[in-house]
Formats: sequence, structure tokens, C-alpha cells
Amino acid sequence: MVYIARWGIVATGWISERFFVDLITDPATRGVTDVVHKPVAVASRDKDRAEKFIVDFGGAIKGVKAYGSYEELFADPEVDIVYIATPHSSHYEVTLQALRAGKHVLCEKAFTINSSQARNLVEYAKSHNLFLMEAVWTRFFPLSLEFQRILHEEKVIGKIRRVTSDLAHKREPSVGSRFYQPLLGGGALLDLGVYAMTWIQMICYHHPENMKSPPSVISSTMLKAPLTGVDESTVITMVWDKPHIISTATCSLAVKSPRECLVRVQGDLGEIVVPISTNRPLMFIVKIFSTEDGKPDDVKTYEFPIPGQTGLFWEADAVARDVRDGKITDDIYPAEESVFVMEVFDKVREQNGLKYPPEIEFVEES
Ligand SMILES: NC(=O)C1=CN([C@@H]2O[C@H](COP(=O)(O)OP(=O)(O)OC[C@H]3O[C@@H](n4cnc5c(N)ncnc54)[C@H](OP(=O)(O)O)[C@@H]3O)[C@@H](O)[C@H]2O)C=CC1
Ligand SMILES: O=C1OC[C@@H](O)[C@H](O)[C@H]1O
Repeated sequence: MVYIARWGIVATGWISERFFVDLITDPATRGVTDVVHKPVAVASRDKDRAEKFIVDFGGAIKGVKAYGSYEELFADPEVDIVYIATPHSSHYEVTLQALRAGKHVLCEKAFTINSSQARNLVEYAKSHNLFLMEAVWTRFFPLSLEFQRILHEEKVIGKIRRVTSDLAHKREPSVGSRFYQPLLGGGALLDLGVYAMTWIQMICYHHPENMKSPPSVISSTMLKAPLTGVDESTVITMVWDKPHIISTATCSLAVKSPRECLVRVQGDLGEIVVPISTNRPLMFIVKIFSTEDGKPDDVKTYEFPIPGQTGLFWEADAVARDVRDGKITDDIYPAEESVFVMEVFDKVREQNGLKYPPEIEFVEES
């Protein structure tokens, strides 16, 4: 039987539009036949925006309700799963509201502002038997699954020794923009660092010899944006003792990543390079070297075109299956792993004196 996942969309910004379009894309176009997605409601702080969103993006879909507050959507009994796409600063509060209303939640990255908030949400969801996940969509790409298989099971490049992972998108400094505004949780780390970390997680944290242990060293540097003081560029170096790997994750709002290589994993037999992009990868290239002259003996390109729009549908399919099966956490991206990432980010911010305003760092009793 096909499971129908009934979604409520919270906020009407850039990524909500893309998520909505991916939700209403026929799952058969990506070979999925066990779940379908039904958007039942869209909420905005302004009802006119919710109505316009539905006309613009769901014109063909009948009966999607528009709400002028997030609370009204949380009270709708037809909504099973809430997708939250507000700025980082309100992920904690809005997710907690949704969970308190008994909804399963998929919340956009960065999961929260700090690890205490993340831990609180995970504990609340667990103790109330509700599904919760951070929307790190890249983890659900078939490419990402195949990448980890050939790296960790086939060990195609031998013993991994070094990883670099980058995501940089140039954003014009402006006080009001969510990229630079401290009150909205701005800065490169929370916006783009999540993706640079994603590859480090897949390669090092999930390395069979690491067994999800934290790195023994976390060392970082930030360059702050002169306008608002959030991190414009951040570099995080980590050491993973058991598998003996050094990794560097970088992110920036000041420049754009080079297209040719965003992620590079080097092993004792060769390397894997992921060209554009760290968040929406389309291919990776495996190079095997037997000599030191820099010329590979073998080069193989693995291409994974995205069948449809953005590629957010794979995470939506996973969430639908989890909710259908009564699971409260996902196997590919468990919410506990988001807590680990926020712990790393707490440390990085502490090392560099980056504090967000107290009103967004707060932790409410759940
Ligand atoms: N997975 C991905 O590829 C991407 C993920 N993201 C993540 O999604 C989230 C939203 O990003 P994006 O869509 O680009 O952001 P936008 O600024 O385009 O949209 C954010 C929306 O949140 C709502 N909102 C609630 N409170 C505020 C507030 N105080 N200030 C501004 N907006 C507010 C607004 O909707 P309304 O007025 O309708 O309530 C607004 O449209 C972030 O967490 C971001 O990191 C972003 C881009 C890509
Ligand atoms: O998640 C994201 O991916 C794409 C970026 O452009 C955006 O800033 C970020 O939020």
C-alpha cells in the first residue's frame, strides 16, 4: 500500500518554495512507489503570503490551506509532518512548538543555534514518541550513499589519510540579511559550514574504525564580518585518532567555492574529488595512483543526475517512510548526529569568541 505523508510547510521563503515543488513532483519520476507526499497546509506570519505561495507554487494542487500563523498550522489535525524553514534563530522555538502540538518535524539546517537547544529537542521528541530530523538533504542523495559504500566498504582509495571539504557562497554584506544578521543566526558556519561538515561526517565520523567517536582535536579560526561580527569565513581542522585522518572543513560568505573541487579525500591508493557542489553534488571522480608522478593509472567518474527539480525529495521520502514505520529517528541522519555537529560548532564559536544575542542562545525548559 502506498503511504500518503501529509505535510505542513512553515514559512514561505526561498527554500520552502523549492521544498514544496519537490514534494509535489511525482515520486515515480525517481523510481519511488511506496510513498507519496501531500502538502495540506502552508503557514506564514502573514496570511496573504501563505495564500500567494499556494497560488504560485501549488496552483495545480487542490485544497492546500493557508494559515496566517505557525500555531494555526500546528493545530491542524490533518498535518502529520511539519517542515520548518524559518531562519536559524527560530528553529529551536518553532520546532518545540510543533513537537508540543504532537507533530513530527523535519527542520532545516542549521538544526539550532547551540547544542543545548539541539539536545533539548531530541530529548523532547524521543520522550513524546515523535519523529525529528534536521533537513541535511545531501545525506539522502543516492550519490552520497554510493560514495560512502565505495569509500568504506570497497575501500577504493585504501586507507584514508586526509580530507578537505569546502562550501563558499558569496553574499553581499547587509545588516538585514539572514546571512549577516546575528539575531537571525547569521554567519558562514551555521549557513554553509553544515555542508562542509556533512562530508567530514560521512568520511570520518562514520568511518568504520571511528565508530561515531568525536574527533580528538578541534582547532578553528574565524574571520569576522566587519559589518555585524558574525563569521564571514571559518576554517575547522579536526583529528580523528582511530582511523588516523586529518580533516579540514571551510566555509565562507566572502567568495565562491571553486567549481572543480569542493571535497577531496586522499587515501594511500588514490583520491576522490567532488566537484560542484558540496550541498547538491552531481558527480564524484575516483583517481587511483600507483606512482608519485601525479598521473593517475585509473580515473572513474560517477555521475548522479537529479531526476527533477532540486533534489530535496529524497530526504522527504526518507522522512515519510520513517513516520509510516513509526520511527522517531532516521537511520541515515539521526537527530543525535545533529547534536554532535552542534557540539563541534559550539566549540568552534567558543574558540573564536562568536556569541549570538542571548535571546537566540536561550534554552527553554521542555
Ligand atoms: N536545504 C537547503 O538547500 C537550504 C536550506 N536553507 C535553510 O532554510 C532556512 C530558511 O532559509 P531561506 O529559505 O533561504 O530563508 P528566507 O529568508 O528566504 O526565508 C525564511 C522565511 O522564514 C520566515 N521567518 C520567520 N521569522 C523570520 C524572521 N524573523 N525574519 C525573516 N524571516 C522569518 C519568513 O516566512 P514567513 O514570513 O512566511 O513566515 C521567511 O520567508 C534556513 O535555516 C537555511 O539555512 C536555505 C537555503 C537552502
Ligand atoms: O542551505 C543552503 O544551501 C544553499 C545556500 O545558498 C544557502 O545559503 C544555504 O542556506
